[in-house]
Amino acid sequence: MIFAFMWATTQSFRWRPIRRSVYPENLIQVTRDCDFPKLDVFICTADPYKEPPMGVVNTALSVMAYNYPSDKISVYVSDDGGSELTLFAFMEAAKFATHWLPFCKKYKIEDRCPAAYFSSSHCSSTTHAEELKMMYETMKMKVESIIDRGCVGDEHIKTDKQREAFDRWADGFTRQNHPTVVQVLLETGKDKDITGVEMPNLVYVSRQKSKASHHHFKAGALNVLLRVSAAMTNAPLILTLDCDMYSNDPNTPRQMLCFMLDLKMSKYGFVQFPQRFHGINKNDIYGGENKRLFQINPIGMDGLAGTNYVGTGTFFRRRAFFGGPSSYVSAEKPELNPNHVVDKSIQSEAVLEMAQSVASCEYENGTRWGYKMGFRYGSLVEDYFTGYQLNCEGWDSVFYHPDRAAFWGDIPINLDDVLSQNKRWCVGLLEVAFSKYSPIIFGTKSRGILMGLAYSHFAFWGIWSIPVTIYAFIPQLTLLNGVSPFPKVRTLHDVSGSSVTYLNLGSSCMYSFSLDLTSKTA
Ligand SMILES: O=c1ccn([C@@H]2O[C@H](COP(=O)(O)OP(=O)(O)O[C@H]3O[C@H](CO)[C@@H](O)[C@H](O)[C@H]3O)[C@@H](O)[C@H]2O)c(=O)[nH]1
Ligand SMILES: [Mn+2]
Repeated sequence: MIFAFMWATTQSFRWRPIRRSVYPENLIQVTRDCDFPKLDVFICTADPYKEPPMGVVNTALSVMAYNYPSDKISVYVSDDGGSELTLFAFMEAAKFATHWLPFCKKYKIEDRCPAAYFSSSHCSSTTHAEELKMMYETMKMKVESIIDRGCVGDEHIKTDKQREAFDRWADGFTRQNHPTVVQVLLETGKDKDITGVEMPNLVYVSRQKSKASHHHFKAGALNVLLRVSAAMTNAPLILTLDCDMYSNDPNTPRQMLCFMLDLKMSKYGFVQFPQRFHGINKNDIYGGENKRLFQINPIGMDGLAGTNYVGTGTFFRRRAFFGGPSSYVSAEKPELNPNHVVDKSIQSEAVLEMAQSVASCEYENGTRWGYKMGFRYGSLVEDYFTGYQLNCEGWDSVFYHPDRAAFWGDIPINLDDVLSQNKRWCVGLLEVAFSKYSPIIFGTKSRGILMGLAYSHFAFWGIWSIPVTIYAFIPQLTLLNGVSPFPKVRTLHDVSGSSVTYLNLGSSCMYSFSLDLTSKTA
């Protein structure tokens, strides 16, 4: 039964797979660089010890240096770890960025993540590059020494603004219980790089936490960033990135614009780039690359009504978080709506006050955030659930897989982490499978049978464990007990009947399952 169900749902991915190409050099025929839409980038981090701040800083620097007008980019960092160490790392990064951005642009560097560039074979050995490398290493040592110490010492606090920021980490400030911290580290229009060009906005946000209210994990953090960014810049396009990923191609936003600026594609809510990973262990023994999940199945869904959202490397239209293309859901405050134009400085009192208030833990009570608006609550896999809901509301989506990886990320490489990640995914997916939004009924009704089946394939992914466990133990048990694992063949009718079907479906499904495990060589 399970094999038959999984086999049937897989067929939807094979129905109409498509591969897309883009020609960013033709964008000039539609718009000029100075008219590009603004882009808000959301980077999530949750623990300074598991996700080292230097890694988060590298993620941010790689997107701040995008080949895109700097004054159109705003980077918002959500720190659910509520750590002064992460804030300190970003204060240092803001200074380094004023050297790094012009360097990348001058020499047309492709690896705009400093850690990746300095350790690569294309790292230049000119004096300028050596200077930058030295600057980066000094920053890294400084940040790492602070992390070893566990706090920011007085000798590192140079200005009143910094003093005011770090004073918030007073007694009683813990990760689970603290007030909102919103710190503007760079402001477009005020801060310039060393060649006099505008810097992007860079804002550190640690939302209020209290043991008394539910924080809804990453979905909660992203909804806070949706509101804080609406109060500050309200860009029509949003990129969500995990801190364990960095940009590998400065031209990614231009590739995305080829879809988002196409008037025929106004119903497209998001553009998903594949999750690709480096540092996978030899032979990828845990199937961590997840090629079928992140690269093969999405091209099948793209040919139907759109791919699923995988949590990172995704460009959204802000409008997609406010109801379907033809059923607008308005926010409770007009300033948070996607059409609101921000005409004040991001450091003005009114804007900062608004940002503080929308990041408080009580703010969402009685509102539609997480249910009808923004990233959706109710599943541990907020990415799958959010993308699915947007698709059901009528948004289509695009999967674009360029030759040069748009982003590189990390994936668990030891058994413990792999098991806990897979368990979290399975539970989150089954939460959707057995909810009133179950893709088999709700999804099919909203987006047709093929999309319903595709989403069901993911939602019911956890039930694989049943045949996999049986296949793992039955042969040994039958061998030890001296019985055959297969039904006895008595007549020709039996052979052509159920047992062959069972074996065929079983082997076909086990074959596709093993594809995941051998995806590196497949
Ligand atoms: O309370 C939380 C928990 C997590 N995160 C961030 O969420 C991201 C993803 O978490 P991670 O522990 O790396 O989960 P993974 O299993 O590696 O992530 C995959 O699965 C998640 C859940 O489906 C998606 O959100 C991710 O984008 C996707 O890469 C990280 O940047 C975290 O910092 C928060 O901001 N707040
Ligand atoms: Mn991750």
